[in-house]
Amino acid sequence: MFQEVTFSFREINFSVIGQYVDYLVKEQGVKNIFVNGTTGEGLSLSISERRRVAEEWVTKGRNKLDQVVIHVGALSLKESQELAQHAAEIGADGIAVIAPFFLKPWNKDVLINFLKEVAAAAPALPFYYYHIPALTGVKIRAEEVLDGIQEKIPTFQGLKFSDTDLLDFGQCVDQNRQRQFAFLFGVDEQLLSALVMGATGAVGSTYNYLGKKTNQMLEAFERKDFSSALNHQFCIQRFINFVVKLGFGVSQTKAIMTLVSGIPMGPPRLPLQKASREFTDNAEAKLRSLDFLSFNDLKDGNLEACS
Ligand SMILES: CC(=O)N[C@H](C=O)[C@@H](O)[C@H](O)[C@H](O)CO
Ligand SMILES: CC(=O)C(=O)O
Repeated sequence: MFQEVTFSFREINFSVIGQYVDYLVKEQGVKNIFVNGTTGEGLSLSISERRRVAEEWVTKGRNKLDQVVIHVGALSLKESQELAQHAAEIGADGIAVIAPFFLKPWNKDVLINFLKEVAAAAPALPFYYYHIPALTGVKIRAEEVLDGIQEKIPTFQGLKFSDTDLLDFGQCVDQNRQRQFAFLFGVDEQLLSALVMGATGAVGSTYNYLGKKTNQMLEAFERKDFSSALNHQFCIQRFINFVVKLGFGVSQTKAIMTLVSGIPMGPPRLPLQKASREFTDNAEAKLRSLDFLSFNDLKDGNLEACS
C-alpha cells in the first residue's frame, strides 16, 4: 500500500487500510490478518512505519477482524523487541518472527535464543515462528526448531510454515500432536496437501484475492468432499502456475490486489519494481477466464471456468 510520491521514493498510504479491512471481510471472507510480513514488505519499512501500519490494522480491524498478528522480525534484536512490545501495547493478537537473515543463527539453539528474547518482550502475546527459508537463507528445519520450544518460549503458539518441504511440515505436526499448536501453511498452491498433513490454518499472499475461493476449498475439505477440494486446489494452481511463468513475486501480488479489490495498493518500494503493464493485463485475462473476476463475458462455453 504505497502512494507514489516521487520517482524514487514511495510513502505508505495509511488511509486505505480501513477500506481494505472491509473488503477482505466482506468480499473475501478473510478475518485474520498477518501484518508486515513478506507481502506487506515489512522488512523494507522503517520501524516507525511498521508501528503505524500495525496500529492502523489493529484499530481499523476492531470488532471486524478475529485476529491481527504482527510480524516483528528484524535483524536487530533490539528493534524486534521494540516492535513486540509495541504490538502488545496496541492490543494485537499475536506476534511472529522470522530468523535473522544477515548475520545468521547457525544452529537451532542459537535461533531459539534469538526468538526467546523477542518473545520475552511481549510476555502476554502468543508467539509464532515464521519459517521461510527461501527468503531468509536460514535452513534449520522447522521440526528441529519446534523440538522442546515450549520450555524455552512459554508463549509459543505456532508455526507459519512457508516452504514446500512436506516431510518437515508433517513432522512438525506429528511430533507435537499433544500440544495445541497452530500449524499455518504458507504455500498457497499446495495448501490442500498441507491440510492432509494436519495444517490448522493458512497465511498467504493469494488470500488477498483468492480468499473466497480458498474458503470454498477449506469447506469442501471439512466436509470430506475431497474431490471438490481438489478441484478448487487445481483451479488455484492454474492461476498460480500461469503467473509464476510470467515472473511472480510481491510486486506482482500488489498489482493483482489492486486489480481485484479496486483499492489502490500503489507500487512496491525499492528494491522491488512495479509489475509491468503486460503482466497485469495477462493476469487479468487469466483471472477472468478462470472466473475469479466477475463480469465475465467469456462465461458461455468457457471450459476453464472454475466456479
Ligand atoms: C514467498 C511468499 O511470498 N510466500 C507467500 C507466503 O508466505 C505465499 O503466499 C506465496 O506468495 C504463494 O504461495 C504463491 O507462490
Ligand atoms: C504471505 C505471507 O505469508 C506474508 O506476507 O508474510
